[in-house]
Amino acid sequence: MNRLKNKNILIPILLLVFVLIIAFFSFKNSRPHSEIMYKDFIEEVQKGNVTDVYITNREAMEFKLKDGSILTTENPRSLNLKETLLLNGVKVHERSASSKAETIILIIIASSLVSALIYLTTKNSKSKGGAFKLSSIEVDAVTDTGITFENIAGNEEAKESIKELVDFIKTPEKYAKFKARMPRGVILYGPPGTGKTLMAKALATEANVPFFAVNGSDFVQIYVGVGAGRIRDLFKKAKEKGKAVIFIDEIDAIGKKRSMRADSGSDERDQTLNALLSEMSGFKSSDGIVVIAATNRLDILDEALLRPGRFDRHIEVNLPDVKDRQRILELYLKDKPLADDVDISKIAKSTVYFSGAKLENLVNEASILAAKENSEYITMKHLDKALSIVIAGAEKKNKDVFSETDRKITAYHEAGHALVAKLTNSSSIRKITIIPSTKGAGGYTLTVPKDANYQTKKMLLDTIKVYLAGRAAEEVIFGKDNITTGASNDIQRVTEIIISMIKDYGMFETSGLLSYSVIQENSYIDMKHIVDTANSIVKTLYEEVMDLINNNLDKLHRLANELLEKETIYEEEIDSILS
Ligand SMILES: Nc1ncnc2c1ncn2[C@@H]1O[C@H](COP(=O)(O)OP(=O)(O)OP(=O)(O)O)[C@@H](O)[C@H]1O
Ligand SMILES: [Zn+2]
Repeated sequence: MNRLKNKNILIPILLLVFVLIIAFFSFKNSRPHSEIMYKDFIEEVQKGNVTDVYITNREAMEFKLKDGSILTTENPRSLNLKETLLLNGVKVHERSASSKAETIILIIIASSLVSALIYLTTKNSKSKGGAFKLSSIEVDAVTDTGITFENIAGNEEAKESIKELVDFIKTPEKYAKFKARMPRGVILYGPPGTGKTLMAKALATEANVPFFAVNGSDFVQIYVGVGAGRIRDLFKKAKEKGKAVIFIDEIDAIGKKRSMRADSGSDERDQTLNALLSEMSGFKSSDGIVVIAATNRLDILDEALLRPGRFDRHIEVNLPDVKDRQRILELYLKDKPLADDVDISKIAKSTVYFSGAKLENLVNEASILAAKENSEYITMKHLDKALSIVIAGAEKKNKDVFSETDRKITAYHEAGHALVAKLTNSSSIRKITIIPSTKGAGGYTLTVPKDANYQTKKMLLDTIKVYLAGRAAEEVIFGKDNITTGASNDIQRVTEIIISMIKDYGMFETSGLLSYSVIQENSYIDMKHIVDTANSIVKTLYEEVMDLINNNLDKLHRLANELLEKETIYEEEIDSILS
């Protein structure tokens, strides 16, 4: 008894001491230094006024001037900043956010604190609302992110979808009057650095509401219930503000499909996900709260998240095509001194598969190069050199490197789909692109089947032909031995359609008017017959497609070349090429 009592007193005291020490350290670390613009910083570097730079992975970095004063500036987190500095005779200190000794002490303190807290919370777990709340989350509303739709170039389709929400947040009553069900949750999906965060920020700015930003991984905790508590906390804070935009980056951290998780039985994740779902159904459409989640992949998310009333609006944010890349480059070069020789469209053409973030980085590198040379303008030479730097950085990571051959294959493959779709007049094509999307590795052709209640046999056969046409175009142009894996999804769809036509729709004389699915349920049947039939039909169709393409080669070339040039082409352009 005596021992326990002692502990009870000891822990709060220890805790107090720890808190004081931590407070001391954080005060010490957060002592504010005055901040200057990055471009002024570079100027100082060039003038030789900067002696030391402390690079961390934080947003701001500190540097020391000749006179010993310490200032901070934006950390560009750029790959070659260190080299630039070294070349200018600056001492570069790389350190994690704080110095080693401080870090170690902090870790020791933090772990003792955590153990103490666990001890206390487990002790208090029965009595709700103990003095210590592990569950609160550090998130503050930002009232003005400073980002508007003006700051986002390209991606017009995604921008339009987001803009629709502005009015809804501003005047939810208007929609409530008609009992219109407006989205509570929107998922933005697409490759990294394509402006998903920017879109969410712009929405908050335009709707003039506070912006809450969290990361999915903030909610993944070792202790059961903590993640869920943090979710409730976040929504509570948002509701206190009235209207709000809540942005959850990397939603996959909490919302991944069960089957795809390493810890498939984790209660913690389920609780967190359930808390999110119930909070989302907890506010009314008229509250004017919109939750925007971002992910690089939509297909790995749990279906529970995507159901109506939850994240039921899905907006794709893609890598920019050549026109959009030009717009993004123009945006970032707008306020900089540019030499006359700078040809933005040329840079746009040579930055295939670059994300907006990478383009921004490219412009920044060029600015640094220009500044380093004390040049009056950014010239084409600076941009070319910056391009090699950024590409070299990407090659190191062994990603995003594009080859001309790949582009050409993709262009002909997609042109094949489009050509046959038009020639068979089976579906209309919204657009074709050779920019990879989250839907597939290569490009894609967005076809829309003609409206009809029933699919006729001819329609289905034509659809198969359109799917086969990608592969057929590859074969016609590059030869039998150079066909690629790019057709694997197409072949899957072809197989599904043809098998249903034989097994379920009774559309071929050789297989008759029987449902093989029903037969299969009741007895053993020989699948070989079905497969043989399917095979011979598809073979005939493929030959027809090859003929179709060979007879329209000029059109195929024209489509492919237009694609190589513009990367994305829309229906009207396709029609005018083919007419
Ligand atoms: N369309 C764009 N227009 C202007 N700038 C862009 C665009 N896309 C990306 N950027 C630049 O890239 C930076 C990163 O973009 P953002 O954080 O919005 O990407 P994201 O899609 O949220 O990426 P992630 O998936 O890595 O979180 C932006 O701060 C901006 O400088
Ligand atoms: Zn294809």
